[in-house]
Amino acid sequence: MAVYTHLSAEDLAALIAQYDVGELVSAKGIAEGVSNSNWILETTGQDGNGARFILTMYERRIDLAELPFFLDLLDHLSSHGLPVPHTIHDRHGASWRMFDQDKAVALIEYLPGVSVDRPTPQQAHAVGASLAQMHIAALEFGETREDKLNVLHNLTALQSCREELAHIDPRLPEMIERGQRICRDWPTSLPETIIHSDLFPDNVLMLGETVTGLIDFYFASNGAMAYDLAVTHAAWCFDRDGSKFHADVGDALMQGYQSVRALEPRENAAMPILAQAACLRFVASRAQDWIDTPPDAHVTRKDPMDFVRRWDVYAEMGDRLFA
Ligand SMILES: Nc1ncnc2c1ncn2[C@@H]1O[C@H](COP(=O)(O)OP(=O)(O)OP(=O)(O)O)[C@@H](O)[C@H]1O
Ligand SMILES: N[C@@H](CCO)C(=O)O
Repeated sequence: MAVYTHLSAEDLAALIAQYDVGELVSAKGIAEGVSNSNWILETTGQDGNGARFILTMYERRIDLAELPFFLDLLDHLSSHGLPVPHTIHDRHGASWRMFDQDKAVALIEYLPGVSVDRPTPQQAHAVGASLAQMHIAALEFGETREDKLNVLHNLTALQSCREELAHIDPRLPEMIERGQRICRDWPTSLPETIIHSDLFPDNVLMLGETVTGLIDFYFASNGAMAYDLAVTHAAWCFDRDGSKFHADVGDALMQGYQSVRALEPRENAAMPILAQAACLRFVASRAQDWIDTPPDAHVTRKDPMDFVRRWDVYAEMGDRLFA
């Protein structure tokens, strides 16, 4: 579920009246996503021909002081031709506003498309190309944000739940030692930009083989471009539970990326370790969420073992996968 706050028809109409988008026609809560509340809104539109928007209410995990960074990034990437939703500014020119004094909301362009469950090589190629285009466009973004989920943070997060890990799965505690090796071998001075850091299939909208939307930039930060590619590789090129690697999808993703931006030799060489660091990132956050979320909560817990299986593949075959 992903509507945590009830908004009445009157609340929504009053909110929409702050924007120059016509009058509210309908509002539907969106079930996908776990961090924020999202609604699809339909209005009469500025010209009376109807328009559609996403209304996001920021519920947790987002520090309000960082909201301008995320929303400015959407506008920057959109203005550079990327399929990224731009923000709709209110009548005072603001890209976000407070609702009921304690929740921030933003109105965002609605983009068409659906998230794919089992990507084809052609779709992975398109996503790789879009990621590289995003990296290049983000080089000119004037704002910065530190990567709070860096490799050391992720290792420390995993270590902090050391006692509970074996209760989730007997293999999980071994990942601490693996994580220590990743930290030790972490490559420094790779080319950086603003990276998405979470470009999973559910954060990409597609129509056929065309990318129509890159969404959910709320983990974006400064970081190594090749690390973002490694996260995307881990997210796109396996079955959901990590049990099967799809080499054709992986090759297509890498080719798609490099059709726009060639990796430097030092980035190529770093891919196996970066892919393992991506696995550490999601093993750690999923293990923490698993422990923090009661089994009877109305949220499906994501299994950290899905990324232990991926990690096994990268640890054993990394050099060959990215050759
Ligand atoms: N600009 C958009 N255009 C069309 N649909 C969108 C847009 N933004 C979000 N959505 C829809 O809303 C859903 C939830 O959005 P999003 O992933 O940003 O939510 P979230 O709660 O922040 O997610 P997460 O749990 O991944 O952090 C998406 O899966 C997509 O279906
Ligand atoms: N995409 C992440 C959730 C956001 O950190 C996961 O699947 O674990």
